[in-house]
Amino acid sequence: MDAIADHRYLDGRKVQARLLAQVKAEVEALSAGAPLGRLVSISIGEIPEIAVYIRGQARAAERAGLPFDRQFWPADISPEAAKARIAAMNDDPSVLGVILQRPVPAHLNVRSLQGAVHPLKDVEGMNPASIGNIVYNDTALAPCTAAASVELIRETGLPMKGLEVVMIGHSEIVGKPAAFMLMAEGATVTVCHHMTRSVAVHSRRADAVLVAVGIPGFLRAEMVRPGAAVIDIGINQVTAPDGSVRIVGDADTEAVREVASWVTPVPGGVGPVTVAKLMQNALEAHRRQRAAGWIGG
Ligand SMILES: NC(=O)C1=CN([C@@H]2O[C@H](COP(=O)(O)OP(=O)(O)OC[C@H]3O[C@@H](n4cnc5c(N)ncnc54)[C@H](OP(=O)(O)O)[C@@H]3O)[C@@H](O)[C@H]2O)C=CC1
Ligand SMILES: Nc1nc(=O)c2c([nH]1)NC[C@@H]1CN(c3ccc(C(=O)N[C@@H](CCC(=O)O)C(=O)O)cc3)C=[N+]21
Repeated sequence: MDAIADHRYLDGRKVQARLLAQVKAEVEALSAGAPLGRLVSISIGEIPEIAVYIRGQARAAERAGLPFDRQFWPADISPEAAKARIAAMNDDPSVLGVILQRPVPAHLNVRSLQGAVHPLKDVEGMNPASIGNIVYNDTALAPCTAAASVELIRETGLPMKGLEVVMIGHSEIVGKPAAFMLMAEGATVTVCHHMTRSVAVHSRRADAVLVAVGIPGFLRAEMVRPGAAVIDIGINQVTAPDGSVRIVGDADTEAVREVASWVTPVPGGVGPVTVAKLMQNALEAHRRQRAAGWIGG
């Protein structure tokens, strides 16, 4: 099995640093005219799990040279009040983009709130209009996690055209958009979900396996073809018997890296690249807002 001795972790932090440096250079060039607006992160109620994500976003925004504004709205805010605040941000030229952190409290409809963010300020690519554009291969404002997964496959150097890809999980924010984006790149995409009779039958054929199910250790080594690339999108908090909390992905990483040629670690894989994609999207949103005459310059 010498051919598979090439075990490489795909370093998401390295990819993040490269992408953020590109964004920073463009932000500096653009802000010579007028400074860019700020990114607003909205958290509704107490959601301890997303603190890490917001911290990552704030740090990445700083590295990209973009102002970042963390807002915490009360858990009992009414849908009308929340939408009114979002509408005010749509009209505010000093707001570059709006990030609505999920999940939101049960009395609010996340789709309805996300739909209230104007497509030109939808830096997460979650508005139905942004998602719809992906069907037309217009992927410039794509959901960040799906875009990050595609970026990490590209990082392997595997040719995208004709690549056999198996996407495990078909959520609106990850699996479905990733499948469309990979089709746009010329890959042959199989999508698996909880009713797939045997995920392993599909995943064992794949040149690249992407897994986003939210189950630690779901992707085992025997489900992976020797030499394949594994993109582990899962971010799960697990508590050890001693009470310590760790973040793990959806793959049994240690075992999978014995058969795969590339594995993204968790942490340090898809997560950091997701945050970098958010900053790329912010830059793209700025360009579109200018082109639409929303802001000067
Ligand atoms: N790195 C990042 O930036 C991000 C990471 N994540 C992480 O990715 C993971 C998935 O998130 P998300 O997509 O939002 O999750 P969802 O819970 O929305 O979706 C999970 C998907 O997995 C499928 N699934 C569940 N069980 C099985 C099974 N036994 N076999 C095959 N498919 C199964 C579900 O299928 P069905 O609907 O048919 O039940 C569903 O499509 C989580 O760990 C999450 O934390 C999420 C977003 C961003
Ligand atoms: N149902 C659901 N579950 C999610 O988990 C979820 C979601 N929806 N919506 C979108 C965001 C995006 N998101 C990220 C989490 C961590 C990093 C990240 O950067 N993590 C670091 C960890 C940094 C650290 O540990 O300090 C890493 O993976 O290396 C990025 C992105 C999750 N999301």
